[in-house]
Amino acid sequence: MEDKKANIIATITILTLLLVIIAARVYLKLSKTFYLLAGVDVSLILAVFCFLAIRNRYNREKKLLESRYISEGRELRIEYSFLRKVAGVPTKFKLDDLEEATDGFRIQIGKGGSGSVFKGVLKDGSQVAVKRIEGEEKGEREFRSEVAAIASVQHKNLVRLYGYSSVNRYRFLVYEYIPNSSLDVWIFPGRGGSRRLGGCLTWDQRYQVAIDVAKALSYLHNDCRSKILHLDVKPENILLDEDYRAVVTDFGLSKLVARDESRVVTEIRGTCGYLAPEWLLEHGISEKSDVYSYGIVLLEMIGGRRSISRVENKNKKNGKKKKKLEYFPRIVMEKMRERRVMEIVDQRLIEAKEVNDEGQVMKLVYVALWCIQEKAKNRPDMAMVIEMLEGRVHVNEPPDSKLVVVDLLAAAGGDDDDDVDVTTGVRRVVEIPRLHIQRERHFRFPSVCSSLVSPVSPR
Ligand SMILES: Nc1ncnc2c1ncn2[C@@H]1O[C@H](COP(=O)(O)OP(=O)(O)OP(=O)(O)O)[C@@H](O)[C@H]1O
Repeated sequence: MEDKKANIIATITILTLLLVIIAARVYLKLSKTFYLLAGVDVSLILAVFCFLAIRNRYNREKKLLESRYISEGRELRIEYSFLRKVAGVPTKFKLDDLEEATDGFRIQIGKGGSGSVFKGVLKDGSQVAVKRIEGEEKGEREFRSEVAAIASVQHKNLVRLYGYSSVNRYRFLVYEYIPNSSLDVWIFPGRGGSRRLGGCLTWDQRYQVAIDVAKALSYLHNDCRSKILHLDVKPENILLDEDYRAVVTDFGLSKLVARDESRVVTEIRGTCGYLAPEWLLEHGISEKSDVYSYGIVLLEMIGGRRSISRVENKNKKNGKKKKKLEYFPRIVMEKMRERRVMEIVDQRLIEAKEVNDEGQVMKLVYVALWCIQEKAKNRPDMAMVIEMLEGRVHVNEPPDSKLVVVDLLAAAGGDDDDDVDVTTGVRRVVEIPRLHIQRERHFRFPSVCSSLVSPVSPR
């Protein structure tokens, strides 16, 4: 606009000058010198005029290019954020966005070892669970491993990480919201607590959850660019969606391992009751350590009880009550030896007459016992577990097994009753100073037909 004005002014000025010169020539009869000076003036004015014209043209083209870049940049940005969403690449959120989404961190939906989890809604309407990681050094480590592990994974049975935020000492992880809480409130009686959530999963739902979790772990172990060891498989870290299908979460303790690395040595991490014996007995851990924890979770789903629990015993002689630890896998083995498999099953399911297929119960128990074999190499991998659960291969009876009880309750804080979470009987540990290992006597199934250590045989 300003350029146009300048052009008009320049044109008017030149015309006026010309008119003035001609008028002067006619009326004042001026000399040749005057014409010479006037000519120079006009040339100068013409030069200015040309300069203005060229500058105008240059500005116009510059503006055109700029606006093209802006619109192309906007398109690129839209495309980029679309691709991020499609590819599941996590977004970096601002703290303000998260405060707004969670209404100032108002609705707490969970609390774990590394922080609290809040419900929220993003601007685009998607429901999210925002985990606020608390604690300095440990929190940072868990934050990094969680983002690194989960950012690259895409599986319907693994929780999706929408984004994260790291501002000063505040660290947040933003997940898709999974509405039916975690598996523990659906298999252990009285776990819903003040949240009044949970109930009793049916047998079929439990069996489906077993398959879902096996698929999630098999994907982590076999189908990602690096092998991902979860290292904290337990009911609290298995969420249930609106159809009670399992979604594995909490990668805070996970470890990325190169494909060609069969074992890794790392500090003890995990949760009491779910730790595989090789954490202490062998050199390093592997994906088979997840298989072990998975086996324990299977037994807990079958029995509707924790693998380690405290029971009160009355002394027959003096009538005094005494608390003692009960190890459910040992009870399961004894029941299997006596061929009383249905006595292992959650009594609520038996009372509701929900379990009719004893063969299926037997299969699930066998798979669980294969998974908790003392020696990691004797356990099946997760891909094989899926084959067994989906009935594509026959499951052999597990062989003789030394049952290694890693007495982590004692290790984590002594035998002091006050020091243990009596509702769960378990405690999360990341670093354990000393460990008590107790080897159970050999357990022998009634009809071990083969010395071959293999969980399956061709159908
Ligand atoms: N995406 C989610 N959707 C709904 N609820 C969730 C979600 N993530 C976590 N929760 C709830 O919060 C609880 C704690 O979450 P999480 O286990 O991830 O925390 P944590 O601090 O890492 O715990 P842990 O002690 O197992 O490490 C879960 O048991 C669950 O009830």
